[in-house]
Amino acid sequence: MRFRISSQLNLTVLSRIRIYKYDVIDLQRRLLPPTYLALNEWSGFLVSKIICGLTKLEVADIIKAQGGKMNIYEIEKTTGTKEDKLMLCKDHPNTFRNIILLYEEYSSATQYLAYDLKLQTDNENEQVTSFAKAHDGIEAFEWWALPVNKERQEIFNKGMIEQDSIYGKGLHQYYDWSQYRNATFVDVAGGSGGFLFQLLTRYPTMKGVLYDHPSVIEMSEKISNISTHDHTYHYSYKGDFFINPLPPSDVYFFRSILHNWPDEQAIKILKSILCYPSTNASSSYHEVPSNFNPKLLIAEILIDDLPLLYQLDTLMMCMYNGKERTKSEITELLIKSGWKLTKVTYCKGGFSVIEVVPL
Ligand SMILES: C[S@@+](CC[C@H](N)C(=O)[O-])C[C@H]1O[C@@H](n2cnc3c(N)ncnc32)[C@H](O)[C@@H]1O
Repeated sequence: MRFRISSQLNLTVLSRIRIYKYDVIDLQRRLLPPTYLALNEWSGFLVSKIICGLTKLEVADIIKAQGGKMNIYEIEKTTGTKEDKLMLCKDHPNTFRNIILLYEEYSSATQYLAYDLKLQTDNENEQVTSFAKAHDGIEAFEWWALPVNKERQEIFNKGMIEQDSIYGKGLHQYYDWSQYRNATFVDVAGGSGGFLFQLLTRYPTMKGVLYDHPSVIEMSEKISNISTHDHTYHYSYKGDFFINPLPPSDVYFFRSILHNWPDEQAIKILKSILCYPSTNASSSYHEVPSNFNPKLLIAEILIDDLPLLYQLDTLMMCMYNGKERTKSEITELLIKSGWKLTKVTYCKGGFSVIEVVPL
């Protein structure tokens, strides 16, 4: 049965529905035999493989080209597949086919899951991730930056833009971005600028800065269909936040960044903002001047809101030694980095916007 839920439904009702949804899942878990549940969860990797395979075969596009009217036997004949249909067309405004295609990187990283689980408990100083173990010792972001992996990096960058399709447009709708309409706004590790571009289109007086690795910035014009020299962008900034100081700004924005890093590195990144860059653009950090009072906005999915986030948590562990965090874990990280949490806004769909100021 399908229910039509009004987009006007208030947030209290929505949070109740979320709670009941997890109760139903919990009930299912209690009623079904444990062997069935274990087998069902275990075979989850097959579902990902099938979905990824169908996306590669462009099954959704084939169905669409036929006017969306193909029965299962026609699909089977045209594509040579025997699986069910899938609505994942390349040109769909809410497509997330690139995230699905990332299955290759994600599944190769989980190859060393057992090693990684041990790493978390036995040897916390060991930095090599499960992903690096599967890729000749090269960490994920470095691996994507290799010229030979340009195609894979494009898939990753497009996939990050597709986060809006997965989590809905809640982040855009349920947070008041207009308060920054006249501010300088650095999207730290903003990928190909998909989020920033939409923000600047809504608020053209905002001075947007896109900061990311050089190879990602170079790809951004192609992927986001925009020019970084457009009036919408103030400028783009190529760098590594562990080495190159972030440009001075009123607001720093991090979306889906902290979960890519273990606590130690996450603290380094957060601390780096409070070190003002030198005027001659050298790579050395300077003490923050007393009048520097930036605001930090962190968009993450909190485990408090989505208790079933364990798949993503496991994935972050295997890919980057990262993790999904609760609100109190993020609060603790912030205090250790010289910041103080002031407000959290839950945006329907998944993301929360955490507002932070210097301690
Ligand atoms: C999970 S993606 C998030 C992208 C974007 N914030 C978004 O939500 O669409 C992580 C981003 O961090 C960038 N990144 C990773 N390590 C970095 C570093 N050392 N310095 C700057 N950017 C980095 C990657 O290139 C990538 O674009």
